[in-house]
Amino acid sequence: MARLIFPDGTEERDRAAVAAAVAGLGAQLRHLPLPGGGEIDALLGHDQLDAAGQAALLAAIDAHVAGWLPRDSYTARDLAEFHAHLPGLDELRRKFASIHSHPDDEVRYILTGTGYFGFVATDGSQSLLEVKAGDYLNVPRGAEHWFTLGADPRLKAVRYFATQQEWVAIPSVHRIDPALVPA
Ligand SMILES: CSCCC(=O)/C(O)=C/O
Ligand SMILES: [Fe+2]
Ligand code: NI
Repeated sequence: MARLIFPDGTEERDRAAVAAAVAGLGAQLRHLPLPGGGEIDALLGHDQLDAAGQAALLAAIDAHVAGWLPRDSYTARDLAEFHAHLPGLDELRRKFASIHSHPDDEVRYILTGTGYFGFVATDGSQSLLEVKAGDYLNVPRGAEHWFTLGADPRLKAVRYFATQQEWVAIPSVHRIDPALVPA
C-alpha cells in the first residue's frame, strides 16, 4: 500500500492517513488490487510487451476498472512501461524528475513495480508518495508534482487522458527538496 515520505525522513503508512494527506495536496489516491493469475500475470511478467501484448493488457485492465473508472471519464489511455533496457530511460527519468504540472488531470493506475510521485503543497512543503501495483492516482491539472522510478526501474502503469491525447508538461519554478532526491 502507498506510503508518504517527508523531507525529515519520517513516513506515513496508515492507509487512511496517506489518502487524506494526498487529498490535502489536491490529488486522489485509491487502491484496487489487480486480478490475480492467468493472462494478466503472464503479461505483467514481461518487461516490454509488443503491441499485441500491450493491447491485451490494456483490454484486461479496462474490464477490471470498468466499475471504478467510468469509460466516459477519459478519452484515451496508454500503457507506460519502464525497465532498465528501455531506450531513452535516462532522458525520461530527467523529464519526469523535474517539478511540473499538466493542463489535463494526470491519472495513473500502477500495474507492477514501484514509483514515486512528489508533490508540492500550496505552502511550498514537499512530500513523496510511493506507489505500487493496484494504486490509482489522480493528480489534477495544474497540481505541481514530479515522478521518479525506484532503484529497480521496472514499472508498468496505465495512463488515462481526459482531454489531450498525449503527455504535456508545464515546468515549475520550484526545485525538488534535496532531501527527497534519491541518493
Ligand atoms: C507513471 S507514468 C509516468 C510518469 C508521468 O507520466 C508523469 O507525468 C509524471 O509526473
Ligand atoms: Fe506528471
Ligand atoms: Ni507552485
